[in-house]
Amino acid sequence: AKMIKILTLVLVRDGKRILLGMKKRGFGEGRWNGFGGKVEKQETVIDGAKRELREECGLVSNILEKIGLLKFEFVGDPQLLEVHVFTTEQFTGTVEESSEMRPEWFDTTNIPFDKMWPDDKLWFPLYLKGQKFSGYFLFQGHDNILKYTLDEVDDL
Ligand SMILES: CNc1cc(N2CCOCC2)nc(N)n1
Repeated sequence: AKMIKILTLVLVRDGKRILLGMKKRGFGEGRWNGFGGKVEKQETVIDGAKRELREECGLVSNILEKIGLLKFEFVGDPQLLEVHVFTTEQFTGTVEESSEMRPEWFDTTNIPFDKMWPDDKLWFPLYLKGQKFSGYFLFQGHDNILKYTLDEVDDL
C-alpha cells in the first residue's frame, strides 16, 4: 500500500501577473513554484493551504479556488504525493520573503518553466485558460518524467 502525503500549492494572481516563489531549501530547492506544503493532522486541506501561503510569502487569502489535483510518484520511493492546487485573486497583506521562499511577480506570458518542476509546463497552460485539471506523473529523480496522464475535469 502506498503511503500518501497530502500537500498544497497556491497560485496567486493579480490580473496578468502571477506570484511565484524561489524555493530556498528542501524539496524543490532552486525552483520557482506556487506556495504550499504539508497539511497538518488537525487542519483541513484548505486551511493548510492558507497557512502555507501566509507563512511562505506573507499574503492572507480567505478565498482559494480549487483548480487542480496532481499526483506524483518517484521511482524507488513508496510515497505518493497528492498535491491540491488552488488559485486566488483576492488577498491582503504585503509580499515578503520567508526562510522558505523568495517571492517575485511574473507576467503570465513569461513564466520561468526552465527553472520550475518539469510537470508545470504541462499543466500550467490548462490553469491559465481557466480549465480545472487532474494529473498523474511518474518521475525518475527530480528532473525526468517517465510517463504521465493529464485530464481536464469539470469538478474537483
Ligand atoms: C513533483 N512536481 C511538483 C511538486 C510540487 N510540489 C510538491 C511540494 O509541495 C508543493 C508542490 N509542485 C509542482 N509544481 N510540481
